[in-house]
Amino acid sequence: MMFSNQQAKATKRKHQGSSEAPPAKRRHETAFLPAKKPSVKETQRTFKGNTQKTFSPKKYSVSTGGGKQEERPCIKTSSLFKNNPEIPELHRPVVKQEREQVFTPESFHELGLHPHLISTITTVLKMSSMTSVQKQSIPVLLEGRDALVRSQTGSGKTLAYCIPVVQSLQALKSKIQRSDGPYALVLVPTRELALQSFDTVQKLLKPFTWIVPGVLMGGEKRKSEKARLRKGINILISTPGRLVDHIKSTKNIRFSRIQWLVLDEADRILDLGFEKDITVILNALNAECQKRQNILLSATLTEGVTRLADISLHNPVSISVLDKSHDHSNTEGRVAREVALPQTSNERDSFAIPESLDQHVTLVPSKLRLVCLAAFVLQKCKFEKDQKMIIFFSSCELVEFHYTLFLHTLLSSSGAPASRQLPSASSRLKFLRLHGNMKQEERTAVFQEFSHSKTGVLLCTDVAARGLDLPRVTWIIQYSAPSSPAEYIHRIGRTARIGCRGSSLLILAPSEAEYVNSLASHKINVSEIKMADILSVLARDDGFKRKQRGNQKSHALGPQEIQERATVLQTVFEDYVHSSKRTVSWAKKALQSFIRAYATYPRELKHIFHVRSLHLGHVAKSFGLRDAPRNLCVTSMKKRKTNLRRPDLQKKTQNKHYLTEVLLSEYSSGLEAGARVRKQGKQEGQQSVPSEPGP
Ligand SMILES: Nc1ncnc2c1ncn2[C@@H]1O[C@H](COP(=O)(O)OP(=O)(O)OP(=O)(O)O)[C@@H](O)[C@H]1O
Repeated sequence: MMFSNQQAKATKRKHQGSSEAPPAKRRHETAFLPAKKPSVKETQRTFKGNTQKTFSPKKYSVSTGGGKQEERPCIKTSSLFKNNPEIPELHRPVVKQEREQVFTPESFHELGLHPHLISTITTVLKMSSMTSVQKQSIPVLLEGRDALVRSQTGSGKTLAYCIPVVQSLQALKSKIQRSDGPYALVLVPTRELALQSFDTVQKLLKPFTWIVPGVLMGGEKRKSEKARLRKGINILISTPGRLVDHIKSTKNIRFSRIQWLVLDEADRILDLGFEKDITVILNALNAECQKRQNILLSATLTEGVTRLADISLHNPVSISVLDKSHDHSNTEGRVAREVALPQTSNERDSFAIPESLDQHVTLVPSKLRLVCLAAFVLQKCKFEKDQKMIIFFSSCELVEFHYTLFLHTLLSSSGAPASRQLPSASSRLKFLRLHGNMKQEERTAVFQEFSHSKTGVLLCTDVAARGLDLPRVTWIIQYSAPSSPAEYIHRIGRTARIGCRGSSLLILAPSEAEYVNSLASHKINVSEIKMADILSVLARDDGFKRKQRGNQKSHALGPQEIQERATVLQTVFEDYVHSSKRTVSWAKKALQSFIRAYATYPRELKHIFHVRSLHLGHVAKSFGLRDAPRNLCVTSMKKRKTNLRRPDLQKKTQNKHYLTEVLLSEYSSGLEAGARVRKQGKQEGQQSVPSEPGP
């Protein structure tokens, strides 16, 4: 849909009869989708207030790091603090969150494992007692049963399946030969997770050198993966797409000896539309081997997994740490019934969250989102010690935009590639980014760097939401709200792992406040941090101070001064964005990407996240744009020929098509990624972001 002048005029006409008619100046800032008559609430929200005032162009100075005064060009900066929608009182329902105990007092010695395996667990992995999920799952799996395993994020599910797999394979009477090919197949949704699981398996196999692990994850040349397959991999870890590619093209892959099939993050594997790939893989396995053990695991086993369980598990045990009534002595009949029957939606959709995780929400008007995010990053990572933060965005383009913007404005000259920085820019800050449009080598390097780093800010898409075990992460920021409670759980689950403390912050617009109730209905409790408290960090940094003229007395550090400092920060962003035509157009494309992603929230959340509720002019400010762009194309994807891999999804809406494309590009096997990215680049042209970290 284009925001044509005609539509803008029509919208204007609609409002001329209203006492809150938008001023002529803001004609192009009207709400999206003007076809629908705005409700009173929307009208107020979108058009509240009078003319969006601007500071009259004037020169002002900011102090530089060295105490020098630097004159900034005269630029009109719209008022950040005027004409914003009111921030509603959050009457959040307090719900009793589900809790799981992380550790048990029992040690691994009680499992009857091979002594070398126990000594590897205790000396190499340095673990002594079992976690709850390990205590419940390992004995069941060692008995030879299939299992559906659910326990909270960071509770040790990886070892819960790796230990039984290694124990059983090392004990096989006829010793495993490398050339035998795979005995165990582990499927995970992302390449980083594949690498991480491979690492764990490799460590456990230290004493059993004759068992060879291997990973297939795309990004590597298919030829060299083929060569490794030919030599033999006994425990094979792969993303589904990549494995399907090898099944179709490689003669060297045999499944006749497969004894274990593990689907980690099982619900995600389905979400991503990998169902067809899973069917291909299951058919290939079934054609060559009849008897094997199957395990599905996730912190959030949602409805879809019941379907997957039906086709992949045989008479499984359902293990949920949450479920206090779990009984190992389940009769086969009862267990089968537990898994096959859908649970009540309440049970199914209530997830345990680590007790050591403090969850917060803040309501921020669109205009102030960017400064608020930056202030929070500065507060934690500049003024506090040893903070490690992950910020989630809804698209690769948004990650690139914010990464580049922060790199050029918030870093000190030692680390920053450009000179237009904040006067108080900090060399203590380190920004990294991770998303599906990056080359695999870079993705792996970033993953490793952030993993080993004590501090830093990782900007990423949901490619990092699942399963990744990044040590010592202290804060999770959700700058784009997740599209499901399960995604919320997985994102925040990157912190507070295995009993450590962690915090999360969800940033919502005032119009999105109801999302807090939606979370509460899944027994997710968040407490509010006021936006003013986040912005108040600016008081600690005189780099944001406006120069006082003449005899003007300096303000006490009250709300007025904070607002001025926030405006200085916003102006730094706007200066950078408006430094060239290219940067302006780059910011517009990022805005467009935001709107597109916003349009893809599922139906059940549309009443909260609807493009109609967005104020284009205000949202534009959060991209450093001084004015709302005209003729913004938000649904061009409707006209695009979609190139979906899933015929079943083609019947669904165009927005879902776009979402699926985004997701597939995030999680693809890697073989087609280059082609897809190139193709998208061609089709979208304007959507591509500068490959250099700055225009
Ligand atoms: N028994 C244990 N004692 C101490 N640390 C453990 C134990 N088991 C696992 N860990 C550690 O806990 C961390 C989290 O484990 P893991 O990644 O398997 O969690 P998870 O349940 O799979 O999480 P997610 O749901 O996010 O995928 C890892 O660093 C792992 O090494």
